Amino acid sequence: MSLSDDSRYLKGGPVAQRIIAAVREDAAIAKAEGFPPKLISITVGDTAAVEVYVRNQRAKAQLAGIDFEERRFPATITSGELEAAIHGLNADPRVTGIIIQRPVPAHIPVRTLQAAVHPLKDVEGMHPASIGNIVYNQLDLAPCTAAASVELLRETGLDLKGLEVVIVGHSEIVGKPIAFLLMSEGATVTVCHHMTRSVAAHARRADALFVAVGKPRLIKADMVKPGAAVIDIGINSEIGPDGASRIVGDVDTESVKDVASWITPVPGGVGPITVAILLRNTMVALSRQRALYEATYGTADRLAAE
Ligand SMILES: NC(=O)C1=CN([C@@H]2O[C@H](COP(=O)(O)OP(=O)(O)OC[C@H]3O[C@@H](n4cnc5c(N)ncnc54)[C@H](OP(=O)(O)O)[C@@H]3O)[C@@H](O)[C@H]2O)C=CC1
Ligand SMILES: Nc1nc(=O)c2c([nH]1)NC[C@@H]1CN(c3ccc(C(=O)N[C@@H](CCC(=O)O)C(=O)O)cc3)C=[N+]21
Repeated sequence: MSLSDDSRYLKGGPVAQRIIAAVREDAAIAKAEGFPPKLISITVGDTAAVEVYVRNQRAKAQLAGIDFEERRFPATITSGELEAAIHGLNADPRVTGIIIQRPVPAHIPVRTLQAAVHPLKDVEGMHPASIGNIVYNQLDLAPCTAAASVELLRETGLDLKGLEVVIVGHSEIVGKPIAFLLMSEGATVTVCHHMTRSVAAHARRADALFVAVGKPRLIKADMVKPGAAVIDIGINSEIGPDGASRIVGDVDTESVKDVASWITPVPGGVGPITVAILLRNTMVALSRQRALYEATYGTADRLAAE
């Protein structure tokens, strides 16, 4: 059976298209009202998964009518220089949102960079002040991949209340926020990482298994409960049998698809929704900035000033 007509595959494309269509409408209105949305991506050094992400950000931002600009910095840059660049973007009223692509080189503390982004421009919800919101169940601007992964799980129609969920990987940008989002939906959540004694033993109990590690084929068929939903978040670049470079996830999809009831393909699963949610978050950030602007200056004053 081909991928396109196999209902076991949870495809991200249609969900992403719906989100982008709504963003496009919002962006057109905001632009007409004098608030054009603009997203800035900051990349430090070279990482294959980042290249893929930024390429798709640019393409989908264009489709949605959001200005997109990439700022690339060499891996040798200092943390201070990057913070200065971020402060410049914070102060620029034309910039709506700033995303710092991860990973950054080891000598740069990523948390310092994330804390340097003004919370109103923090389109990934990764500022220490923003990430706390998901602990309080305030979910309108959640980290994009975590939100995308949960969105795909919803597509299964499974009842999230009481669902046994296992997450493999506990990074602050993916694994941990997924755990918080699903706890707030009533799921029972187990989080595994490199010190977990038996990832397989936990994974086999899961009704829904989320994997975000960055290791191709880490999850094999014997680690998956029959009938489970498997959400593969990994984006790994490898050379395929034909010698060409290709993207694969963290799950051995070929074998796992015969055990699981649902599985996300890579590419074509979580990735496209992540991009769409980043654009949606940019519009959320814009509306917060507008609300502040209008509370400060008043709508009439702004129109009169034009
Ligand atoms: N599809 C999408 O939209 C996105 C995809 N990604 C992809 O997801 C993957 C993970 O990304 P990210 O979370 O940023 O990566 P990190 O490297 O920050 O985190 C990886 C996590 O995996 C854990 N881990 C490492 N080895 C094992 C193991 N053998 N068993 C169990 N857990 C392990 C680590 O635990 P510990 O810290 O304890 O070592 C860590 O928590 C990458 O492939 C990335 O490209 C990322 C973001 C978005
Ligand atoms: N601060 C930060 N936030 C991130 O969310 C983040 C990051 N840094 N660093 C890199 C990883 C990786 N990542 C991807 C998201 C979407 C696709 C994507 O669009 N994938 C498509 C297209 C694949 C293709 O074009 O070949 C797909 O899976 O179908 C890929 C990779 C986000 N990440």
